[in-house]
Amino acid sequence: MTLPAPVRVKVCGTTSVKDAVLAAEAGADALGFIFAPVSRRRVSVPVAREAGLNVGPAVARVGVFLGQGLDEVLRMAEGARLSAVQLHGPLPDLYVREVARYYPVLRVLRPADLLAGAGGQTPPPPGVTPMLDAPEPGGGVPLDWAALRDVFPPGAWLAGGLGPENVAQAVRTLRPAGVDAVSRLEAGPGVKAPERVRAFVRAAKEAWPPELSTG
Ligand SMILES: O=C(O)c1ccccc1N[C@@H]1O[C@H](COP(=O)(O)O)[C@@H](O)[C@H]1O
Repeated sequence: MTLPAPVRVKVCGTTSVKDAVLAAEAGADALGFIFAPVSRRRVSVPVAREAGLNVGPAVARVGVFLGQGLDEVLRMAEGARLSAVQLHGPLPDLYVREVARYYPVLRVLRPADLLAGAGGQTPPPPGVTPMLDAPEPGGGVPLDWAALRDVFPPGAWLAGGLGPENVAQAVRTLRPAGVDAVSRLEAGPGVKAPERVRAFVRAAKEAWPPELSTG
């Protein structure tokens, strides 16, 4: 029997070397660095670069952007030595394709986009992976996974209110290629709660593959 690729786990909102190392040692596949000006977890380019350089070669470093110009995104991505870019908000297709010429892109969609038939039906452009998130990013509010089962795109990632308590159920319901969380892993804005980070990574990985997981 060929097993599907294991679910990838991204721990977002990293604002320090200490929290980057914590997530990497917990087994995270990717760290998220939020550069969106609106965020309470915003990190600077030099801190993100230093944090990313401290977690070894196998952990992806994803920059999170919202409402920022193309030049700014590419400049910050290069400065922080990112390995991928996560794009939130309404954006022209051309913008997304242009970023994808330089970095793998996680393109964030909202449930309404999928339920209205936008974004999920046609295959994404090369280098672009859909990620489903709540309408208010970083709000810690879970989605109605059961309602999305028929429209969740194969290979897509899932975010929105995930934490140690509910990630296994989300994985079993939607079978995402990756999961991502921030609010429910924090002791305060931008500061990780170590036990919750470890428990989140463990619960996500133990829930895979969904066919064999009973928890
Ligand atoms: O967290 C933020 O402050 C944020 C701001 C702007 C864009 C994205 C943001 N976070 C992203 O939100 C999701 C999930 O968050 P949560 O687990 O529901 O709190 C995740 O992709 C973050 O990268």
